[in-house]
Amino acid sequence: MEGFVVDQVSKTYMDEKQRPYQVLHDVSFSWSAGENIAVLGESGSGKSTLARLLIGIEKPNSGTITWNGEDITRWKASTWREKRSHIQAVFQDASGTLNPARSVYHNVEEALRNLTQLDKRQRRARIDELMELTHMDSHLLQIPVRQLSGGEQRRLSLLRALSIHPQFLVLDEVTSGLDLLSADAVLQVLERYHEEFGCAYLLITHDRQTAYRISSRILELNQGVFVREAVRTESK
Ligand SMILES: Nc1ncnc2c1ncn2[C@@H]1O[C@H](COP(=O)(O)OP(=O)(O)OP(=O)(O)O)[C@@H](O)[C@H]1O
Repeated sequence: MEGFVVDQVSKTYMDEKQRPYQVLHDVSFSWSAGENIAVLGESGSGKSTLARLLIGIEKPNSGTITWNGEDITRWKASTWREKRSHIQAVFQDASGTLNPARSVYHNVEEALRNLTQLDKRQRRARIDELMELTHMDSHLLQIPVRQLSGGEQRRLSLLRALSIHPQFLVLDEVTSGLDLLSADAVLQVLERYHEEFGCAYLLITHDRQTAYRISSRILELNQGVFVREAVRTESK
């Protein structure tokens, strides 16, 4: 199958007293190319942990995760670097993925230089288009990332991930904390990129409305266990 298959995955952390604390319990699901799915759940239900497992930042204690049939838990850092043009993620806290001292333009262009074949002019055009689509003012391009607001940084890291045209994009609470207009602009860009480039999203959210707007399948996580799967049947 083209895409992810998560099979019986469990994840345990140690708490501050070094006692094991199981966050995910035998989680199984698939996520195919071109498919948008959402993971809904209360705070602390294990959503971000799941996101980190999917992009290889962490490894499960048991179970398997495959992508196009390959066991991703065995990929080395160099393999992950190669796959970054296909698999991207945007986290709620964007600060870890952006270089705060460099300009907005530099941050996005660097990703395009490393992960695409675009020439300088094409990179500029792609960045300009995404700035407009995500309602980011073009004067922001020249300022250092550390001067952006939290919401702007979040939109910037989304813009950077989308600019690569990844096949799979994990989105961890990308609209939370944004005002309604900005959140709507972000969702519109996601819809457009899905239609135009077939990007598949795994949207992590606690907001049911956002989940239903973007995704055809909704998986509900409760204390680390998938409790329900809903399929959206109505047309958009
Ligand atoms: N590295 C870690 N070490 C120890 N405990 C952790 C670690 N990461 C997460 N946890 C704990 O695992 C649980 C699940 O966290 P996770 O961030 O996956 O939940 P979430 O559903 O994404 O929550 P939120 O919606 O609040 O972001 C929480 O109780 C959290 O404190």
